Amino acid sequence: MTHMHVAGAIHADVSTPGPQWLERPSDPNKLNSALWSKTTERAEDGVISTAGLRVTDAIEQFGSPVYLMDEQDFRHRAREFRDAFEGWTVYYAGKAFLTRTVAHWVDEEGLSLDVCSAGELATALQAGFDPARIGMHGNNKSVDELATALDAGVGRIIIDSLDELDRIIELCEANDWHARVMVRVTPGVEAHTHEYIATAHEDQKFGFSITNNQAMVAMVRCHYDPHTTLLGIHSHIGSQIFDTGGFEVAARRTMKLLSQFTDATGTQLPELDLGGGFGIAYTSQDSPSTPEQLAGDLREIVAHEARGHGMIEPRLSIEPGRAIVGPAAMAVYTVGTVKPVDLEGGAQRIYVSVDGGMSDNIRPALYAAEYSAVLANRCSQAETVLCRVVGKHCEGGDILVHDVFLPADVHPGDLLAVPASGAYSRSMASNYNHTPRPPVVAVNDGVAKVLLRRETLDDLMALDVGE
Ligand SMILES: Cc1ncc(COP(=O)(O)O)c(C=O)c1O
Ligand SMILES: N[C@@H](CCCC[NH3+])C(=O)O
Repeated sequence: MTHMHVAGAIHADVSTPGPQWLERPSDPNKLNSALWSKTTERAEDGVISTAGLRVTDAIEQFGSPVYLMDEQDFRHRAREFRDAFEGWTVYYAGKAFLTRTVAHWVDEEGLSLDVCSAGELATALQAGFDPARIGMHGNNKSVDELATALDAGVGRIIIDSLDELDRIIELCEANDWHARVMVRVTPGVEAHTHEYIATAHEDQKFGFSITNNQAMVAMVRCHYDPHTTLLGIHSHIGSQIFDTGGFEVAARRTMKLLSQFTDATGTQLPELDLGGGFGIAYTSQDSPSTPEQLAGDLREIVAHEARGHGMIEPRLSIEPGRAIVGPAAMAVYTVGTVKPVDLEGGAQRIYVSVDGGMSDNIRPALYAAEYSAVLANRCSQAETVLCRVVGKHCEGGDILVHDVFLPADVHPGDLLAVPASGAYSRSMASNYNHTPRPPVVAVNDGVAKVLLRRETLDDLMALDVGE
């Protein structure tokens, strides 16, 4: 393949073929609407904007890199879940991304909130989120975390071990508290996602196994203990899942467990939580279901199982995180270097280094997650070349986008935007290489509001209290 020689940066006349699914875009300036927030568009002068804020202005005002979050997009997706799952309770999974402002959006759109740490709980409580609509997760909640949750009166604690149950009972006894609990079970599903984010097979850390009877043991203890009210059971099969078959198996096994519990105790538990995990589009190869499709499928499965077991349908809940916040934000980076590297067979790979990387998005390094990127500050009529977008960290695996076609004239100073960066990017960000984490700026109708400010070197040095 040949392409233009440009500005001394790229001298490749052969680029690597890339993965099979990756198509050379017929027009690299056109945004694939499936990947971007609803108000993201490219102006005639080539600059991309979200909710009216141009990325060039955003970088000038807030620095680079920056996450830009489309508030209306977030709210719209939250409402879509709420409406599609009417009659169910939708818990927004705060681990995907949570700030006090986000907690307000969740509240205003009528969703409940799933938190899984003291930090997420504090954020929700400081935002004034109704504790009764908070569910507390975690496979190793500390005594302090449990005490804070119980004292605040959270609506439910999702129990993950008998040790945790012991701690809850002790705390309730000592403080005259009462705990509303669910038992997290492992339905033994092999979800089709990366091994690290699949959570329903037997050999992993979350939940009580159904097959070895641990789930039933925990449920019976919670049911009969005077300090706890057992609301039902919880199952989360994993994250970034497209195939509803996994949820179907989970629903079948959890409904069977509920029915067995009724046989054993004479009580039908009122609730079943099927967790989150609904996949989103990061690249053109992903085609997620809509909330309506998911709701339709899940309703049908649960109704079918209830009929089969002669049960009343339990109250249902879900916990989407990524599917609400993921598509709402893009990450914007500045290109620092462009470098062709020769590969075997005469091919070349173009390495485009940006001013962020694995510290603001660990997902490619951790899960081999695929992303895409576009030139964000201008249009280009140059031919496209296959590039790899890499970060600035001292790590060979510091890759943000493994394979993407970018215009061959991409050069230092250009801006690249990475869509679908709202979930698990900032929330999993680190200070690796003493890198301050970028800010998250919400945009609504042209008005920008900083949700999380940029960290500074002073923030980092403040932690270093030694000599
Ligand atoms: C218990 C639980 N609920 C909900 C979620 C949210 O998942 P997702 O963001 O994929 O919807 C997770 C994360 O995987 C989880 O562990
Ligand atoms: N952090 C994961 C999702 C799992 C998180 C919750 N169990 C990701 O980025 O895909």
